[in-house]
Amino acid sequence: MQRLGLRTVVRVPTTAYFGPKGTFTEQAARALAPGADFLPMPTIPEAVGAVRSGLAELACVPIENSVEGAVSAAMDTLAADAPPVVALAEYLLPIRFSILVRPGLKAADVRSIASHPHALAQVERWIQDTMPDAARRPASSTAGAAVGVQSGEFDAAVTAPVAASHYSLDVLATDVADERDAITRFLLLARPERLPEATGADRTSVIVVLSHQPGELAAVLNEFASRGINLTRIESRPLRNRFGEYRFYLDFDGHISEPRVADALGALRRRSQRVLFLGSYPKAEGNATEVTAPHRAADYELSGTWVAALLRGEQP
Ligand SMILES: O=C(O)C(=O)C[C@]1(C(=O)O)C=C[C@@H](O)C=C1
Repeated sequence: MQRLGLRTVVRVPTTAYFGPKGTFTEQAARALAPGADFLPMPTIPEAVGAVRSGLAELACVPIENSVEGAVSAAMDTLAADAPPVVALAEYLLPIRFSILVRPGLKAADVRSIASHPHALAQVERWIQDTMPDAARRPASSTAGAAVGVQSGEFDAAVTAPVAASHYSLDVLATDVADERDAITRFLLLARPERLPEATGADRTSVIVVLSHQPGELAAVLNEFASRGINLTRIESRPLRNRFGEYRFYLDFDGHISEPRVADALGALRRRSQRVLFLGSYPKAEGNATEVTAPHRAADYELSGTWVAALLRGEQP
């Protein structure tokens, strides 16, 4: 908060998001950072880059979809050799699409249908049933496809429902989804100077590069298992410049301020010099993480006190 004479000015954070206007990501950004100033960016790396460069305080990007899996542009950007960013929050958005067309066009007239490749893949059955001969065209995002329809590049776009209010196009169909329960997960990113407080229902994300030694991945996974930590996601992506080498993305229950989590992260760091901390933040599902003996903070405190006493020459 900044005081200017008699007026009190509350600075709202600028939140970059994967745009243009009317993407699912904009919807997620508005839910994650209500009241922010929103800044649409044409690509996922540019949205994250806005935070890295200081142009924005926050950035919202999609990270995974229940049908199409990881959003590789986001995964690679998070791991890029660039100023680090961490997640402050996540959001789960149920995905149902609208089909927007140039005014007056009927399904039978559609020769080309465009969208983000993840979106096209989620409505392929519907396209087969409704306009099987339409050419499928990739676009930068769902709203990017709507812009392409407006400019005459494509006949139809697979979009988020909110896109209908941003572009002067006809709505040919709504509530379109081959998988009725599809969900996309989004992250709200910031520079690492702030860490959300533990809520008891948190997730931590890291990226780790492992050496090619037998059992190395199993040993890393065991660092979590032996501390009673539930892994919620593991993905690998190639290192881009070194064929046959991979980085692993791990999401797990817990917050870095909890001893068992800090202990597991320390063990990971002892195994690999290349561990990138991507944040500890509240889980979208909100379900509290159950921690049982001997992994509770109290168990660590007890064992720490015991060792300290032994070091003092006592036998407690
Ligand atoms: O293009 C958009 O509207 C996006 O926000 C991207 C994205 C994705 O990357 O998966 C988000 C949700 C849908 O699954 C389809 C596309």
